[in-house]
Amino acid sequence: MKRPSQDNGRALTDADAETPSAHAASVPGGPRTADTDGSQDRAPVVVGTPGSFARGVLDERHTALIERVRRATPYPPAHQRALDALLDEITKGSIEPLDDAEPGADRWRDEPYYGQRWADVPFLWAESFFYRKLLAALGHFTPGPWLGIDPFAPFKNAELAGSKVDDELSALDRLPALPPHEQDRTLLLSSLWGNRADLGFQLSAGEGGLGDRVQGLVVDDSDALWEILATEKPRGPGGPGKVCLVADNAGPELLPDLVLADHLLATGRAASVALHLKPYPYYVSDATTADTLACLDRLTGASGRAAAVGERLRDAVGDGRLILRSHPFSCAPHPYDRMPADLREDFASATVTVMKGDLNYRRLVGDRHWPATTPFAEATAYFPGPVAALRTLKCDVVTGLAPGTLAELDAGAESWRTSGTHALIQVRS
Ligand SMILES: O=P(O)(O)OC[C@@]1(O)O[C@H](CO)[C@@H](O)[C@@H]1O
Repeated sequence: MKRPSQDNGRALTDADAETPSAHAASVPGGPRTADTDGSQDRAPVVVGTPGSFARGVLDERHTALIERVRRATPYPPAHQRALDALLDEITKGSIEPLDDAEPGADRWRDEPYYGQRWADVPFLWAESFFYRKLLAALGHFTPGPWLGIDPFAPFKNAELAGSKVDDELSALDRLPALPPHEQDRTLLLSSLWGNRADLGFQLSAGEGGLGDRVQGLVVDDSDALWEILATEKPRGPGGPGKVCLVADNAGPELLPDLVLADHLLATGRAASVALHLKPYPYYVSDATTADTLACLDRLTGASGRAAAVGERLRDAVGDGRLILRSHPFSCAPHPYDRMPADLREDFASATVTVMKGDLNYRRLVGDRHWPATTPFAEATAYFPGPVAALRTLKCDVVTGLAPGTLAELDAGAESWRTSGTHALIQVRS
């Protein structure tokens, strides 16, 4: 079922999704904390260098995505022409601003990259603006019949409806048979590997049962994460606090994220979970409120324990323990070190902020070519409050590897950074 992009029940307009605060604190060319110490030399910002992963995304994935979107939904001629124009722009042209008539175009007016080649500007910015232009081409923010229609809904709906999801959800029935610490580990790893677009609930007792999912971990700070969340640890006056969970993809990744959120609430690790979603469709699979509601429907429509979890999550939304957020900065073309004050405050007041997925990792560490052994704490020193990253590696950017681990990875398959075969759980307390 397609739900228009919505936030609290009303269709989002671009004005909602790109309030000045979303960009005011992220004015390009503005003060970059990370650059003032000369880190540009030590950790250059990722751009579309020939032969790089980023260049492959810009030249191949984006062009292929336009054709996938075109085939998935019967768009009218005007939208088809707009897609043709976007395809020309990203393959032959330079970066053009949004049309003046596009809702919210004024908030992109002062960006500094127009007239440049897509491959020459920060990769994070180029990708982000590509998705914004794709939505513009399809009238996502334009009042009319296509307002709020998610161009990626066909892909997301198909993933969620699949019988593989039924099999994975039924595996939840075996969770109570595991000892508590194994339940913790299984659900954390399921959320982690869900970023590789499989739910990972296939449970089995004991460490060895998780097979390559454990072997693929290049950093595992999970003990530190559970320590931050420990219920027996003396807490502040109010006991357990708020956990911010910054979601990534819908469907097969969001389901285990929601099950983990339920687990944190049910085991007293969190009094509330603030689930950060995207205010509009982004990066194909990124989760919106509509996708979250579809996942809750999928859970409650399943059998056994999955249905019970779904009902508990619905209740948690209703009584304010599961808080859905869709901050405009979640779709901003900048790293988190430019987040606006209200978002900074939300993270600062959390027991821990859990960042899911590759894109959030890139934004967290500034989308830079850090030396891979750079401490995660150094690359995230600006971040307010404790932060954890649960991410499968899908691009060149990585920090916090032990020298021995890096040597071993570099001695193996060249694609370890981008193939999704490896993952990390990193914590900065
Ligand atoms: O955040 P996710 O979903 O884990 O991964 C998103 C991502 O890997 O896909 C893009 C390439 O298609 C990358 O630029 C981006 O980081």
